[in-house]
Amino acid sequence: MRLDSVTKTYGTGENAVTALRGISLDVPRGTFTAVMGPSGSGKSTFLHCVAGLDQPTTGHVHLGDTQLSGLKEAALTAIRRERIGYVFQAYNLMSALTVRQNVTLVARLADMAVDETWLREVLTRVGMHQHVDRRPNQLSGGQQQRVAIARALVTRPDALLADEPTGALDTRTSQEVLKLFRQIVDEIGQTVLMVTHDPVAASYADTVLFLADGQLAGHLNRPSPAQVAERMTRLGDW
Ligand SMILES: Nc1ncnc2c1ncn2[C@@H]1O[C@H](COP(=O)(O)OP(=O)(O)OP(=O)(O)O)[C@@H](O)[C@H]1O
Repeated sequence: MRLDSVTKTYGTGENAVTALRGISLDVPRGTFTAVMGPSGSGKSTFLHCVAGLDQPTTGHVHLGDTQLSGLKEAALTAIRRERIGYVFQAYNLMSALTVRQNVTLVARLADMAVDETWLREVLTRVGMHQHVDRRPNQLSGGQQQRVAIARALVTRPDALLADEPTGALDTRTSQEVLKLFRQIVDEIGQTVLMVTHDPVAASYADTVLFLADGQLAGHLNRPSPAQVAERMTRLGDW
């Protein structure tokens, strides 16, 4: 995944708000990257541009060999379904569907045949293979997030994007989910990009990127939570 001089301005004239100011970045395949920054620093805008949910005002986002900027909405929708997995803070599972149906729906929407062996492997990897017939309201928050991770993985996406994936979980469950992200990076080479406010969560990543006022304000490689917290303090008001 690559960003070349990405800027994003919302609105025009007096009402214009510039959320990203020239972000250039390479996210190597098979790595785990955390994105941190104070409130309003541009994290969500960054994630939306990478996900093809929003287009940069100038600059380009590349997913593998595909340049997202300039693509028509239908092509972007196909990329979002087939090549990007998204994990949300609130899990966003369909309450009327079982675990199995939640996971396979995404593949069906992407017009992909559901390979039973891969489906079983994905559900086993996230530890939910024994709960395939349950519905979300029969699962804990941590279990629901595991299903959401399986759903994001089932299409074998180029990138798994996670927006505050541990924001709704207690400390112990958060750590289990973060270990799971670490495992899918280390064991199946999945590229993961995660926005978080939590220094402990960020410490599971290979690289922690810091955004401030829409610009990259440095990075840390395999930092401890204390090193992340110290950098956060230097960057200002969180
Ligand atoms: N749709 C929009 N229209 C106008 N301004 C927007 C829009 N979305 C975001 N912004 C502005 O862009 C800037 C960056 O917002 P963004 O949501 O990307 O930051 P963030 O780091 O994700 O913040 P938070 O941690 O509070 O979620 C902010 O000034 C915000 O007010």
